[in-house]
Amino acid sequence: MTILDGKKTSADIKAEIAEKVKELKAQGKKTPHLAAVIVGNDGASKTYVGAKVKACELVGFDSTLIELPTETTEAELLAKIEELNNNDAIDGYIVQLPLPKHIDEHKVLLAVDATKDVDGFHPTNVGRMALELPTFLPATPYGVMELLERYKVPTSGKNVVVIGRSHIVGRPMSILMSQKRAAGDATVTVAHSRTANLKELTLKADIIVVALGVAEFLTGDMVKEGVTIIDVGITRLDDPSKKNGFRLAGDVHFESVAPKAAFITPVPGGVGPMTIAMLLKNTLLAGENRA
Ligand SMILES: Nc1nc(=O)c2c([nH]1)NC[C@@H]1CN(c3ccc(C(=O)N[C@@H](CCC(=O)O)C(=O)O)cc3)C=[N+]21
Repeated sequence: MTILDGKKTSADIKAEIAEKVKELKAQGKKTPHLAAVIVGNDGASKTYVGAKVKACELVGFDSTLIELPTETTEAELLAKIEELNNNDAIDGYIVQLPLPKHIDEHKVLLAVDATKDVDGFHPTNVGRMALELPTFLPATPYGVMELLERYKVPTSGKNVVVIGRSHIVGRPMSILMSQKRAAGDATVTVAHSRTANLKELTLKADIIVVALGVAEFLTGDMVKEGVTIIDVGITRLDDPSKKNGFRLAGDVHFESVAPKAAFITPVPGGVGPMTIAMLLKNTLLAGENRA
């Protein structure tokens, strides 16, 4: 059993990016600049955005964190987005999701300039991804592809089951893995809450990507020997024995699944850190495209 070490792989990628930034600086060129907008004060969201800003500092990017109160109106957020679109210093930016319920997420994502959309969530970029045109790939699926590629996990002709059909993980994951590309060429099934007999599917799967947000959902009895497991879930479970009061759980019941797996991502230290590394990669690309 091989652990797909996202923490180490993301550190490798960040070192590669830091090297590129050094070259840019030596040539007197502009440093990539990422901005992140967060509305409200959800604890987990704040942790993730904080980690993104810290990663920028590590690789030598400029970064701007824009924190807006929960009561921010949709119009106010759209005005801030317009400002970022027009700000020449900003190469790319993200609007952290989820947004408060009174704000229309689709409207916000549509307002983001597609050339600065380093999350890859704008419909234009989703379309470009589906058509295999150059674009910003959404960071989490991109990170999974990169992890599979760097560990040389065989995907060509393999049966993949993606559990979850979200716009930011499950759906793009299924598109990318079915494409003719590195870590692609797979035969992909998308499973979801209406799927009949999920276990029948997962027992036949060579690779399972679990992205539904239910802690420890996938158990050992649902997988075959030699399976590859990608755990995208990350849930905070109350744990009074921990100093912060919670522990992180993935969508995979690691103890029962890992002994049967050929490759498996841990939580934490798997897909999460890869997401951040790929966001940086997209920001580097955004800077190159603008220069
Ligand atoms: N516009 C937008 N873009 C996103 O990319 C986005 C988002 N909204 N909303 C929330 C999700 C979630 N997400 C994570 C990023 C890093 C970790 C990460 O680094 N996790 C660490 C643990 C971090 C911890 O201690 O909680 C790990 O898995 O090892 C997790 C989750 C990005 N997201």
